[in-house]
Amino acid sequence: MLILVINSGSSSLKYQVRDVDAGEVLLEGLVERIGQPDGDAPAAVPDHGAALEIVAARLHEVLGDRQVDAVGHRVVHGGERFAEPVLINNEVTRAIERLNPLAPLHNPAAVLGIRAITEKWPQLPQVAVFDTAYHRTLPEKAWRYAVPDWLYTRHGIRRYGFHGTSHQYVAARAAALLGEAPDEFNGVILHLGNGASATAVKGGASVDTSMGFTPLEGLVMGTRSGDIDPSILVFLGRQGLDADALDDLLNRESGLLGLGGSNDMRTLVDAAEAVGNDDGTSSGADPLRARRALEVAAYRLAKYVGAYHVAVGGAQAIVFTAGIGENSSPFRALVCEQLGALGVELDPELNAVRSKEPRFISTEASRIPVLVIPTNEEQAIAEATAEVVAG
Ligand SMILES: Nc1ncnc2c1ncn2[C@@H]1O[C@H](COP(=O)(O)OP(=O)(O)O)[C@@H](O)[C@H]1O
Ligand SMILES: CC(=O)OP(=O)(O)O
Ligand SMILES: [Mg+2]
Repeated sequence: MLILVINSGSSSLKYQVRDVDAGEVLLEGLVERIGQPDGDAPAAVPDHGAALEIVAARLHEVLGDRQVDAVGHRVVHGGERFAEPVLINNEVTRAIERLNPLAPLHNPAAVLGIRAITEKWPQLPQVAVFDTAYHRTLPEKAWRYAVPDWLYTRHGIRRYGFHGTSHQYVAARAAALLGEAPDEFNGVILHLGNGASATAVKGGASVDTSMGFTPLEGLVMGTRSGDIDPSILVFLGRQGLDADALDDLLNRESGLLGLGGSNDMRTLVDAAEAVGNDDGTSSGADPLRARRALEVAAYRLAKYVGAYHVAVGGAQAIVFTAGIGENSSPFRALVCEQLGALGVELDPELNAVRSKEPRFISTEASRIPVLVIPTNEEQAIAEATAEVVAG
């Protein structure tokens, strides 16, 4: 079965065509700068409909007259309703649209992508695969906030958790690498991309996760603050900042960018290495600010690992994944340095290996093995889509 996988971002659209039976990727690509004017010239790709025309042309070029059988969409927020991937109809699209305010960086783009495909290929089955679905197993003590009940009953304010497709995929592969049955695996999964989250996995299921009502809570991310004292918002509100300004501040101007002047881990690591150089020069970011950003992010992450080691009743593994987790050996080292109390010991040579394969990066003496497992959300979405379409 041929599946087109669509991961819509606010200004980009990532796509892949996968042959699920053969496990092959037939084509993949990225349309960027959707709706963004180029200087004085209008945007080359004005909207998601135009982006889809580009995808359709590539599909025709590579597949000829072969048609895809279905489309699978990554949808970040599925609220309380969607615990599984679902076949999309107009009612489902409207339900996803109603969740837009809860994932303002992500859900609106998914809705645009779904509607653009419905318009172009009305007969093609489309499936939504939700980031929140894997976390529907959270126990109430983990998803409840300590606030009056009406916040939940009237507004659905609770912890949902995100990146679930990735956490689930990576947990299953970590179990396989340890020779453990997937539903007996206990571990801590660290998905560190532009958005970042940690998940406590017990018996193969998510029992706690660092993102909350929206993808803002928890770890220090590329441009998001993660955990802060909520009174900071009250204070700033009284200073006259409105809701949009607070949203921009915490979702787009904070995190590694706000602390260190860049949301790219490579830039920060390069800059931090220049601390103490005689000439003090570095490629971009200020060395001292870069170092501080890395320390705050790594310390926050190490605290979550300790907490989730407790939540799962003793982790069998600590697993790094996604852009930073898979590629940044210096950041992994900075985190693991702080886990000595758990008996964690990184092997510097294994940590330095560059590879696309699942692997161990800890010493044999490490009391908890540390793994790097490359994630593959597209493969997981394609497989889930094929399963839904096949009934
Ligand atoms: N070779 C690398 N070394 C260190 N960090 C990297 C490397 N490649 C990518 N990254 C980091 O990964 C992040 C993006 O991760 P990714 O999982 O692709 O995020 P997203 O899916 O949220 O866009 C970038 O911000 C960058 O800092
Ligand atoms: C949910 C989320 O934060 O996704 P991403 O990391 O792709 O921004
Ligand atoms: Mg991602």
